[in-house]
Amino acid sequence: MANISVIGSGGWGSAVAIMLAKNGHRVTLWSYLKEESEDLKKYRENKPFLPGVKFPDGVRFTSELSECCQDADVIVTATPSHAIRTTAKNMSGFIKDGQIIVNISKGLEEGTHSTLSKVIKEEIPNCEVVVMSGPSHAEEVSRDIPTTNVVACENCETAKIIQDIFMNPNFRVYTNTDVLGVELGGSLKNVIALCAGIVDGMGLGDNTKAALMTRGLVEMSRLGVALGAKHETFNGLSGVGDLIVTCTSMHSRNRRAGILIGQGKTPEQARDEVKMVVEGIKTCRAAKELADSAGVEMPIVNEAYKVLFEGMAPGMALKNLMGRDKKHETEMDFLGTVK
Ligand SMILES: NC(=O)c1ccc[n+]([C@@H]2O[C@H](COP(=O)([O-])OP(=O)(O)OC[C@H]3O[C@@H](n4cnc5c(N)ncnc54)[C@H](O)[C@@H]3O)[C@@H](O)[C@H]2O)c1
Ligand SMILES: O=P(O)(O)OC[C@H](O)CO
Repeated sequence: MANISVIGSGGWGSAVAIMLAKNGHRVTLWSYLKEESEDLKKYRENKPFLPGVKFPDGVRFTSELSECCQDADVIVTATPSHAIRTTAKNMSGFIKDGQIIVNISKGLEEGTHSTLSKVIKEEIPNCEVVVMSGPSHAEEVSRDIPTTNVVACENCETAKIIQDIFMNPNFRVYTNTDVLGVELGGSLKNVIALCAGIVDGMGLGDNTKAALMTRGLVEMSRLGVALGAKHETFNGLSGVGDLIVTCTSMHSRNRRAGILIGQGKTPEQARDEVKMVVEGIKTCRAAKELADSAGVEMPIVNEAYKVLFEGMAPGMALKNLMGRDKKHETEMDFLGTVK
């Protein structure tokens, strides 16, 4: 049994706290807002994000970071991506040498385009970072619906420690050492999920969505390989696995925001209506800027960028994608990835 602190009490942090407590660990769940923490304590339920699911006895609640860090064997970070740097900075003074931090948030930092493990490492140089990603909606994990994820760390022995802590008969965990590939897959799929929602909101068909997902995966892999990730990682749980769940599930915040945009709402209106964190919007900007500077072709991401940030109508973006030059399906670029 381990002492585990989960930093961030949105839907995902809460679901993972519930699961880890059911696995037999002592869990402390940290909330950004004191009121949020008090409500969790009072109702033993996360009413806004996971209504109807009770926290087991093994979970305690706090809004004090110091008490979360000091006695924890493992710390799990689950804030929205935009809050990871500040949260890590605030944690840094309480972290012991070699402390394992498992990041389960998905996204890229705005401006720097850094992966979240890199951001954590920059703020807490004495810790060891593991990332967990894959197809896992909080609504299902909190209700013990069978799920598989992957934990990635350059040190496979550390990944195995986390695999043992998280695994249970309904949550199967694989290990991987391609940290960059796992993080990029989990982040970039949110952009394609937004587009899949737009396709649904426009009332287009299953053919359209299958095309978007397939070619979207090609773009994700192409950027990933150009940045140093392994191509095969994108064919795994954190790549195609998460892409499938996010593009098809009504639980997906990114897809739900996309549906509203496809129905004619602005990205701001869509984000406000979904209420929960929609990571794909910011990640789209980061992906476009990364692709531009690496000279990588990402036509879907480019069109999504125009819709999200330049006011282009989704119908025009679709027309642009369908009207591109003729291609051979498995055309390779200089890195051997499919164009
Ligand atoms: N929800 C899921 O099913 C799921 C699954 C896997 C990964 N994720 C990822 O986990 C991360 C968190 O998503 P979520 O769905 O739990 O979010 P959420 O929308 O359910 O909750 C957002 C939480 O962030 C808190 N918050 C707001 N501003 C903050 C700040 N500045 N600092 C710290 N906390 C702040 C809010 O108080 C709230 O508790 C995202 O990166 C998301 O992509 C979510
Ligand atoms: O609800 P979304 O779109 O933020 O996706 C959540 C998870 O990343 C799914 O694995």
